[in-house]
Amino acid sequence: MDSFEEAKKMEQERIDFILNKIKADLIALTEKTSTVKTDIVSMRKNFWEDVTVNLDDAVEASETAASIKQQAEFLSEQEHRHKHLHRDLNNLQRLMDTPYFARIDFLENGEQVIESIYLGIASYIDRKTDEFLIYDWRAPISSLYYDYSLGQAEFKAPGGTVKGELTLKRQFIIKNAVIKGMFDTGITIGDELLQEVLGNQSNTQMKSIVATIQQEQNQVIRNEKGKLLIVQGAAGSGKTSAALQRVAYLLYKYRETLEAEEILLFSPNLMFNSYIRNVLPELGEENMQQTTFQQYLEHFLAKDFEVEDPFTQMEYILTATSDDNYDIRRYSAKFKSSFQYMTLINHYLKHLSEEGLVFHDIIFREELLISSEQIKSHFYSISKTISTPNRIKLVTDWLLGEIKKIEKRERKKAWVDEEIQYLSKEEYQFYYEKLSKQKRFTQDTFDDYEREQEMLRKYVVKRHLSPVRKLIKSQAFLNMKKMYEQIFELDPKTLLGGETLNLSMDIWEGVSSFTLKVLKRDRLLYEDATPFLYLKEKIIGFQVNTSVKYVFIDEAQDYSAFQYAFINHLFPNARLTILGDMNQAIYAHNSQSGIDALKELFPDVRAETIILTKSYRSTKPIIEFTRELLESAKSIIPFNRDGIKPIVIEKDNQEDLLRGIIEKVKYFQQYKTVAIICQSAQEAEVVHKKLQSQLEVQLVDKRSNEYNEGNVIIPAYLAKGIEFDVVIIYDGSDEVYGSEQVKNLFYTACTRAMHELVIFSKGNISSLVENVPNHLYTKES
Ligand SMILES: Nc1ncnc2c1ncn2[C@@H]1O[C@H](COP(=O)(O)OP(=O)(O)OP(=O)(O)O)[C@@H](O)[C@H]1O
Repeated sequence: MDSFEEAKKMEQERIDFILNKIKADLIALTEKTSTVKTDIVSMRKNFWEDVTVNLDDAVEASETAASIKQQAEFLSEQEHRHKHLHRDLNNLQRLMDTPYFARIDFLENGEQVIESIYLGIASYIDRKTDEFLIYDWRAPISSLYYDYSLGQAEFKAPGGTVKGELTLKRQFIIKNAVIKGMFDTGITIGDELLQEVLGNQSNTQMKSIVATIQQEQNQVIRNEKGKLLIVQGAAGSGKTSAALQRVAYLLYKYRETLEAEEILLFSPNLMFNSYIRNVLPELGEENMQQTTFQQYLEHFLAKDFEVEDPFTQMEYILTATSDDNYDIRRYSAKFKSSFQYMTLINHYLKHLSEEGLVFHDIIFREELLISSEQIKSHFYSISKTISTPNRIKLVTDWLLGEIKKIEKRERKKAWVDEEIQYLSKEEYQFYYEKLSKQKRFTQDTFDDYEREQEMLRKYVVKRHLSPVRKLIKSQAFLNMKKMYEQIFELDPKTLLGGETLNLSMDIWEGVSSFTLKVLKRDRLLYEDATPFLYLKEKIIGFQVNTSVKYVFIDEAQDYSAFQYAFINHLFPNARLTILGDMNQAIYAHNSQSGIDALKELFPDVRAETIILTKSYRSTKPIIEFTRELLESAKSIIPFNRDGIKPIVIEKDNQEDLLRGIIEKVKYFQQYKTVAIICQSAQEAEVVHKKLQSQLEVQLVDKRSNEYNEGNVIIPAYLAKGIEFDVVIIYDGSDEVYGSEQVKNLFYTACTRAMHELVIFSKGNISSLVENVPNHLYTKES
């Protein structure tokens, strides 16, 4: 047996040794977990038996409350304990299958003995000797594996930097506790393992990458320098992967103080959420919260408006080219996402602090209670030195005071008598109970008819006025729609305070009348939704969520300056990690991406930027091809994984095109996922109709929330963030992908391919492909 085989045998013996220990621990832990679970079930069942309930007087009631609280706390402690035990149990089960994926040997300066460190998804300690048999990949010492080749190395431990020499770096592929592969490697993270991982077929669930995290990705994962981390990386460079492993890292590092629900990830669409949902559980962690920006918009605005989603906007831009408003709409989308529009709104806000706020009349039973003019003059009577949101708060208090006076007046009115007469049995019962309660505290006699009537009047008026109070408290007395409309009725030059408007006056007027028309129908275009919200929150004060500590934004190039400003206000305590790729900026506000505006938006914040230039998703021939599609993508470095060159097939008509596609899809059936990527949802629907009788194929639309195996037809903008074994571009002709506006969309679609890329075209292929050197692809007829 050679020395390598000898070493492998010893490693296997170590695994067997550890496995026995884990098995024993597993039995003990299962028992413990089950006992705690039984305790919790019994506590829940007997909750009320274990507390003494006595509400006879205030002292007894407060003792009862304390007793309930104590019991609830005890239960919650046990539940928390159970959660942790359950997690440990899961981790042990996982370690049974794959105890670790790497070993490093480290000789610390000044020490004589080389320490062998084994890295797995969780730490495992020998209970008898307290020796670390496995180190969690997130432990400080584990960073040696990701950051260094053999030779001098160091890591930051809690007590300071530890220096020494790395003398061995070994990787394992272990399945069912048996070594399937073992590589000793000199360079940072060996190619063999990465080759093996990347060569596998796609999965409908993204996988964790802890065994093969690359050095530059590790910088993203462990970065803790500032409040704002910006990651700009090529398609397939591992931005999403790095983000998810970073979440796992943070949950480990701050495990005493950070919970998964205090981390929030903004993702591009619902299907993406399903695609990534297994990564953290695979790493033994709970998932963070996931949302889309649209969900936030709807939460805040759907009560008053029909809010357009980004996909509908995108679809319009892609397909409605013959619509009369098309050009204006494009200008509208672009301008309203720009920094200048934010400046304009900020000026407008200043203007509103002096004049121009619009309010609704406050009406009750079809009678004017307080007119909008009265509210306005009250607002402007308050000193300008107080901020607008605080002035609005003062107005709110004043209005509530006025309502109190009105309430007293109303009680005497005839409608109240009528209401009392027509009270239903249930309502009467409801008031009766309330009155009885009052009787107890005031010692009054309930049979005093006059008093009963008076109380009933009071309650009836209060109940009827309650919606008015609610409206006032929620500041719905502000006419936000009108105030947003005013932006398009005022002179933009005045609003910009001298700054030159980036649109010609003609276009501005077109945009204005178009916007006003849409608003009239209570519709908010996607490009108006966030500016509207921004304006509103600046007037009434931002609603804040202080519990979120980390916010991650994936596909960050798709967010506008407004969206960043909004997110920043909404989560004042959060650190932001922003991951994007300008080459994949596909929305209407393309060139005015919020990423550019970020540093202006956060002038006081230290921002760290990390650039990821190496791309891992696709084979080398695919990356060499796709990087030629855009000038700005040329510097991307492909990971060296072999494959066949992309294929370009031009057809004269649609029948031939469809026939060709069917043939290819059938040819690629050994793969798990084959995507026919269309430019728009409109095109995808047509293609689906044509193909569904001849192929087993599923249509993906914006409502799809699962990523399934098999053949799919999908619009390019919904394929963002995900990947397929095979990508077939349905029609990459110049007619479809010829314009400047869709070149990023085409690039995004092509970069979804892991192993095979085929571009069909009805007629001449896009000039983007024409620009790629011929030797980088194969032309088939
Ligand atoms: N270090 C790594 N080890 C193994 N696989 C990796 C590594 N880095 C990236 N990958 C794989 O490369 C693919 C692309 O990664 P990911 O989706 O995270 O990239 P991305 O930068 O978010 O891509 P895009 O912007 O194109 O959506 C995934 O399959 C991922 O598992």
